[in-house]
Amino acid sequence: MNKIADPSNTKSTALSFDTEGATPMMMQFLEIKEQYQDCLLFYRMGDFYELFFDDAVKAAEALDIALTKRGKHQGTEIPMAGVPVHSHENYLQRLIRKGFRVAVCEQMEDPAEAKKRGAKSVVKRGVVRLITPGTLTEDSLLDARRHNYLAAVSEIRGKVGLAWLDMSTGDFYVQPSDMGGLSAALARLDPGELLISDKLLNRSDMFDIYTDYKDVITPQPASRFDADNAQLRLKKLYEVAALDAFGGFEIAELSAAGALIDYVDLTQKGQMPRLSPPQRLAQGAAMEIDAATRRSLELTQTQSGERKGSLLSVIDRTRTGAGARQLAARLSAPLTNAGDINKRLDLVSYFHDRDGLRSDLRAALSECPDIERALSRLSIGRGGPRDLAAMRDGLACAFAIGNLLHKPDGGNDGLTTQPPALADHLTAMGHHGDLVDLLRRALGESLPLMARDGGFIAGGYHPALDELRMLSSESKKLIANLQARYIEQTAISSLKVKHNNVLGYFIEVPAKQADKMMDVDEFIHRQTMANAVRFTTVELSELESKVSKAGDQALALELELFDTLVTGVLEHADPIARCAQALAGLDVSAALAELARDQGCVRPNIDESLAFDIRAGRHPVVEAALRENASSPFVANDCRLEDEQSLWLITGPNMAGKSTFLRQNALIAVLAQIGAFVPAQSAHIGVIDRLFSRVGAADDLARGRSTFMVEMVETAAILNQASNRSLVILDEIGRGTATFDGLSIAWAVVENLHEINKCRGLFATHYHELTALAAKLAHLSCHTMLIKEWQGEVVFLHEVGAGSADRSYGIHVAQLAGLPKPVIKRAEQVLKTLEKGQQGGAVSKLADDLPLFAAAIEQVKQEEKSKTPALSPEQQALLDAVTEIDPDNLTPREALDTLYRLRAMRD
Ligand SMILES: Nc1ncnc2c1ncn2[C@@H]1O[C@H](COP(=O)(O)OP(=O)(O)OP(=O)(O)O)[C@@H](O)[C@H]1O
Repeated sequence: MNKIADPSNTKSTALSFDTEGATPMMMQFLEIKEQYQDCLLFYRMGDFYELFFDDAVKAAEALDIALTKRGKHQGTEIPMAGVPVHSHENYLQRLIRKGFRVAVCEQMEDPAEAKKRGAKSVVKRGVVRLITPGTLTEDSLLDARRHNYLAAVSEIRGKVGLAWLDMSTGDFYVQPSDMGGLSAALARLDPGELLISDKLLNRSDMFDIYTDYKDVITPQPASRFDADNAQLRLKKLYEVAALDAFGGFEIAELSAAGALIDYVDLTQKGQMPRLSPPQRLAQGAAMEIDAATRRSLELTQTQSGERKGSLLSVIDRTRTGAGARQLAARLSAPLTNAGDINKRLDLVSYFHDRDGLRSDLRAALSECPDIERALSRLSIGRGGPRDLAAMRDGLACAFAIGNLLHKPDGGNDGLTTQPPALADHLTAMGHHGDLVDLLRRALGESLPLMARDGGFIAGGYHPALDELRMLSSESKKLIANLQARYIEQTAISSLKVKHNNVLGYFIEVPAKQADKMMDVDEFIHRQTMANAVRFTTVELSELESKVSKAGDQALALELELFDTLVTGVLEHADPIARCAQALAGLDVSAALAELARDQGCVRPNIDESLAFDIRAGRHPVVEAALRENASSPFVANDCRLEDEQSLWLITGPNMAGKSTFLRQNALIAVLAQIGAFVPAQSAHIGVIDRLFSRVGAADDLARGRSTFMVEMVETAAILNQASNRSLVILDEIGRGTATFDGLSIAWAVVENLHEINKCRGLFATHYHELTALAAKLAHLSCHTMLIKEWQGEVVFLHEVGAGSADRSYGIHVAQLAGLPKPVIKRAEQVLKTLEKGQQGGAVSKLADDLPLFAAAIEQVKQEEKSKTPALSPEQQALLDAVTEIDPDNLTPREALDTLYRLRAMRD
């Protein structure tokens, strides 16, 4: 956990550093550092950001850069590390990834200004920005395909409010919540940084919720969550007299939103980025999926935290960063309103049925830069000419896409009107032709990253700039001409007019020839080097000053023009943001249509019923993996959770595909409710409000919980929260404890799901005894994974059939996995004894029987022996002859004869 001090709170307190004897510069450093103790202080010195003391040690280690020293403080050398300004973003990226926060301290005046105050004056410096994980805007610090949320949680009078924003795109949301739902909401957002008041953080009932986020929590003083202040801040930011226009927010939501704005203000030093007015996500608007379920379903990342191998990685066909971000956000929050889901599905269908249109659209989207992030950078004064170019190209793309989508299309679904979602997107894209024209005229060909590097305004855009540039280039030409004239004049053919940053323009001649010029008044000596001597002339100096004056003026004018262009863009910030959102929405819909075409997915039928009827469903990730490895094809399976069979009890051997089947149905539900086509032959789903999946578990060391405890905590959450609209997926509940305890718990859980929760559910188990429940529970039906036994081998068919399995074939799987043969043998014996019944007795008998494990080893040896190949008749005769010998009753002569006889038999 990190803490960012509020400079305004600490200014008056005494310095915690001992500053006695510090140089003026070190004094300044220590004073600034005092205010940002929890950040690494990037202290600007010319072309470098320097770090001192502990900051230097930490940064040198984290970045693997040299740790040097700079002067002494109170008799001890000061550790120092530095990074060049021009490449500091690379270093920042690595530091932020490693969990550091950075305060960027700039020189606030020209060093020449400082000198005017006295030779020993220190250049004024100030922190211009705090870089924290949740407040990034630079492309180099962000993942283009992921949102980076800064979130805040507040609790007022028992009500919980959650607010989150993405500074790099301007998205801003609030949501009412409660302690139960908070964990699921945070799991959905997966925030890059989470703000919580000190008070709330110390509450013991919050401990469990925050454990997963402890690395990203930034505690804040409770005063930042003051609801009255929050209202004032919001009103000021959006320049409104009342917040009603944004919808009715609860006080806890307002407080969380206010804390966010305050924090952005603090970290950006008053430079507020463009933030859309906060939108409210109503409670229940998104399918609730808790953290454990998200982990087990691997929606956006695998259990090991990687994108590859997740559902998102398999379904993502988007062409733009904004599209990828929107798809990930949709996948994290499937909808629960059938109307909204169908609206999205209509658009996917529309593109699905129009191959030509879809392919043209996707080709156009590929050209579309990330205008959302460019806009955000421009709004916070961190944009450059390339962000203006992104705006020009992105808006031009939007125009081309608008034309494409307005054209009559070749769809075969008989639709004469466009689906409403398409019409919405087209409206939101708006018309930005004038801005595009302006930017086309204004921007030149090659653009620097930073405006201060100049040279980005196109020729012909501004006459005064053209004039200054001409002046500068003409003077440069005149300077070039001077070289020829001076060569002629001095007869030194190797004379050159050169330029460097210290001397500016100068004349350089080899040292041997310099004497010729020393006596000529026109040439003024500047510098003597080992091999060369440098001169200047009045004419050269005059021309140089013209060049530099014109250059300075041109740059100043360019910067002015840049600001005007940025202002012009920001005047349209909201429509541009809407346009960017619409482009992202089109990208997602076309990408899902592409996926459906690729993978043979169908449009699900979504309504308000309690249906769950999947025909020939497939697991998208396992199917993709099987395809990639060119192994056997995926076997599709039906799943019908309705009426007399809303709860399925699934038994079957290990490795038969139970977990795959369970997960695939959960994933199909998620895909359907984000408005995607699903991998099945048909699917009818009545909207699911909450999805629970407990498939496998590991222990949770952070919370001090054993595997079984984790399993029980998660099961408790399901039984306490699942409604008749929920879908519950449970795999092998109770396996982490003694057999009878496990069986009893599993038994009672099935009864609870059936009688109390009344949800749709899939329950996989190896406790075959549970199948007896089917006779008692009206809506429970038994299903099993089919296998074939063939020549003593088990063949997994991966097919789900009616009925129940009589055994688990666990030992068979253990054998496949390579357990030592004696262990397999012994396990078979144990299994036989247990299967004879009276298990309690059998188990205690086993304990007395332990030496028998040695017998199992002997038995395996014997079997190995008996497997030795049969002897040939000759070998057998030889063996028999040897066996017949009775050495004690042989005379030496007979013994020798026997030896000769045996030898002869061998020949
Ligand atoms: N429908 C299917 N079609 C083809 N292959 C499948 C199918 N389902 C599962 N498999 C393959 O079988 C493997 C094992 O599946 P899974 O983990 O679902 O088995 P399980 O019954 O849950 O096993 P256990 O009880 O040991 O946990 C998968 O990794 C996959 O390769």
